Amino acid sequence: MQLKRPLGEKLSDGHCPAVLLVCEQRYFRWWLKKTRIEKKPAFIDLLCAVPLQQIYGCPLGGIGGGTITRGWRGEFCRWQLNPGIYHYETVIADQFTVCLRCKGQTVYQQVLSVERPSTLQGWNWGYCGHYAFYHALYPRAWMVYELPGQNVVLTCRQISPVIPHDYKDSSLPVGVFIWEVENGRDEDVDVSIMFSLQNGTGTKEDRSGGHWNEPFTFEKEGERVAGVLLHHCTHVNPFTFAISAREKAGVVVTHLTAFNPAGSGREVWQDLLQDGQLDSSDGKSNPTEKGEVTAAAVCASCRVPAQGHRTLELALAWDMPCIHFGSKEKLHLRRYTRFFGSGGDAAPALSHHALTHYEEWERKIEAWQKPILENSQLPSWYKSALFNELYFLTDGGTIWMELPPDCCTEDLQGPAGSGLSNLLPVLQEYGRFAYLEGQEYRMYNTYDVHFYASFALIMLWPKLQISLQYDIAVAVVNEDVQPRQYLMGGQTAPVKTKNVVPHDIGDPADEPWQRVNAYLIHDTANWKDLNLKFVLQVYRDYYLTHDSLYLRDMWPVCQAVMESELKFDMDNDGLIENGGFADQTYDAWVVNGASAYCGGLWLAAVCMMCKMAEVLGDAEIQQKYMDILRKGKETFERLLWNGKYYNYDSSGSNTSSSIMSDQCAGQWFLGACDLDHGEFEVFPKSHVVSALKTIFEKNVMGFAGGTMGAVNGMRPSGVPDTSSVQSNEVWVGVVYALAATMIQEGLVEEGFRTAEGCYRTVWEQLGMAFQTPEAYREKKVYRSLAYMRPLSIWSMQLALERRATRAPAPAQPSQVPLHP
Ligand SMILES: C[C@H](CCC(=O)O)[C@H]1CC[C@H]2[C@@H]3CC[C@@H]4C[C@H](O[C@@H]5O[C@H](CO)[C@@H](O)[C@H](O)[C@H]5O)CC[C@]4(C)[C@H]3CC[C@]12C
Repeated sequence: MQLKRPLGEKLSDGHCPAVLLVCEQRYFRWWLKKTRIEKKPAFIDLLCAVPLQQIYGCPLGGIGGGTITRGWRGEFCRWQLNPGIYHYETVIADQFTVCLRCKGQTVYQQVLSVERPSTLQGWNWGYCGHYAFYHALYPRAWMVYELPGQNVVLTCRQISPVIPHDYKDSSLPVGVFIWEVENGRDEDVDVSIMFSLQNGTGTKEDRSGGHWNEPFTFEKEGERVAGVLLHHCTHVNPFTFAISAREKAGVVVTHLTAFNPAGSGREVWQDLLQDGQLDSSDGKSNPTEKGEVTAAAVCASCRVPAQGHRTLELALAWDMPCIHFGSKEKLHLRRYTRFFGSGGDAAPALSHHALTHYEEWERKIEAWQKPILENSQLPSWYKSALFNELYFLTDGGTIWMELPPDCCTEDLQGPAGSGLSNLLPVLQEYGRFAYLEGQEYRMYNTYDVHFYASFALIMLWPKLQISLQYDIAVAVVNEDVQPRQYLMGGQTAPVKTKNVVPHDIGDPADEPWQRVNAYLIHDTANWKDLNLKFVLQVYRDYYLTHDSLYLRDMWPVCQAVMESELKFDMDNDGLIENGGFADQTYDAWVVNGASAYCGGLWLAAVCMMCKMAEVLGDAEIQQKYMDILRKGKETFERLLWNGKYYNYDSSGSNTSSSIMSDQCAGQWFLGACDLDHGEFEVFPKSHVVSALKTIFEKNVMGFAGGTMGAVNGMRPSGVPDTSSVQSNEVWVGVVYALAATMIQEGLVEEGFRTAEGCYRTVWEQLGMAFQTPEAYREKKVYRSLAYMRPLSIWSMQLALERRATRAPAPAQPSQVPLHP
């Protein structure tokens, strides 16, 4: 699971060349107005794409409190403290430095960084990378430093509190660094680890003036931590960093309240060099002047006996309790404030909690990961992919907020109201959760994509998935009649139509939840997949959680969106038709008439409507959907089945017979809910297996020698479908979902082979660790770094667990009354 760093060929961001060709006047005009006249950031900025840097490692922080990503070389380099807003900058002062002393003399002092920066030149930089090793298994990482010529080995364990089914510590904005020191010498060594940090995140605000630092200690239940608080006093979203270490017998913690990270840093270096400790003066630093930056350091020291071993425990916490999104209309409180308060003074308590609870976190993480890591039948790449792809749940611009204390149901539901009886209790207890479609596609909870990623949430933090679904349900029943022009077709239509699922819950640079549908490429009221994906998730969630209150609340919403969807069955043959534009998640790939993707999702959703109606004892609705299902199944087979697989669509166009890798998406969800056999069989087993085998032969093995996953669309002749900019892309999250479907259908080897191509391409060949993109092409092109969809890998795990246990369905169709 060690990350390798072959930097490979230069890649280009997939959308740029194509986009500048076509778009793209409409997009360009919109972009100019948005960024130059309104002076606001574009929700997708095709003209200023984030440059690819193959540097990232495991991020720090729990869920929804902001994240700080460290690179695999140890640098602090990707920042998301303002919710959903990314800033990519390596802050050079943010370092760990080691000092070794023998018999009262410093024998070695080294910044543990391979950099040779132009600032802090009084420090000893340029650690030789050959002596360091990086491993990541999210939410943990390990860095091993064999100090050259010293016979001392340092291992830093970096741990963030990301713990399945934990809704308290998982929300904390902290990370710990546990330094194990092994002394291979025949004499005692005094070892110090200094942690230095700039007051800020490397933006121009670091120089805006008024920032200041102060030392602190915090003691509770006989445990004491000490360090420095760095108060970052910006007008919007001010915060406090705390760097700290745990004091215990034999460990001395010292600090330096302030130093200039833009200078030579000589005074810091000498201070440490002298005695392996920092000066530890009392008192606050002066607030910075405009243009000035400041930094601080904490140092933990201990004596390590000859051939002995000791541990030094350090932490980073950040406290930004109250946040404004870009519009600054409303003040929101982060989830962790319910445990640590919202006064902006929680950093010492957070540090203390982290340093006194990390062992418990490690135990819990270990207990969760161990059965998978120790399963010798699973390949190593899969173990790495499964856990490391989870980074996006925290580092997807994620926010986890409290509801305002005085919030009532009406505030949440908007003018439409919806009778969601459990809405308020769920949101009050578990808060509000959102994550971005991608770090470059700045929309919260993009729903057509979340459909894929949602497996991670429902399996690991089911209450967050339930909470997210309530938010979507509220958005369904509300509308926003404001007209606007859509970029793809140029037509004008309302922002949000009633009784349809929104594309997304809004842009964090605006006011999410308040204003949904930041996406203005298409009017998604006419998309065919969104409503169906809601129904499929509702039943899947119920099946996995047995939460019948949730099912009951969602039932009217499912009926409403299915009623909207029924309008797309224009010829009343039981099957919806696509509209001749890219009216689904493949938003640049036109579909016309009946289609394997949307038609398959439709039949699966109709099947789940029958099942939910049965569970809820709603005979009338059950009958209605059973009739539709009977007709629709026949139509689907007649219009799309070609003897080997389901055609892309029924339009009879040149590419109608393309083989779509995602043609079994409906079956994927049915299988995950055990609704794929007996009376519930929607797609004939033999057809599903034949389609999957064809995809494996053509889209996987017939593409890039079987080494890059499955291309979205393949012509039966064996060449990729180039009819759209997305048909010849590979979508990593779709590939993991396809692999899960294969596993569900017993094509286990094929499933692993398929998924392995994506993992190896992204994490090994392209060097895109911790920034898995939405898409890549066979050669040199990728699109949308750090994307939501690949979290679908958790559906592979669900499929595997099912196979292993062959458990009967957890939720039997016991009757759940419609009204309590
Ligand atoms: C505006 C252009 C058309 C103008 C015209 O017709 O006159 C568009 C033509 C191609 C578009 C780009 C296609 C790729 C990206 C798609 C992305 O949408 C999000 O991505 C997911 C698919 O990867 C989708 O599932 C999700 O729901 C979407 O939020 C938006 C950016 C694109 C680069 C897109 C931009 C507009 C076009 C250039």
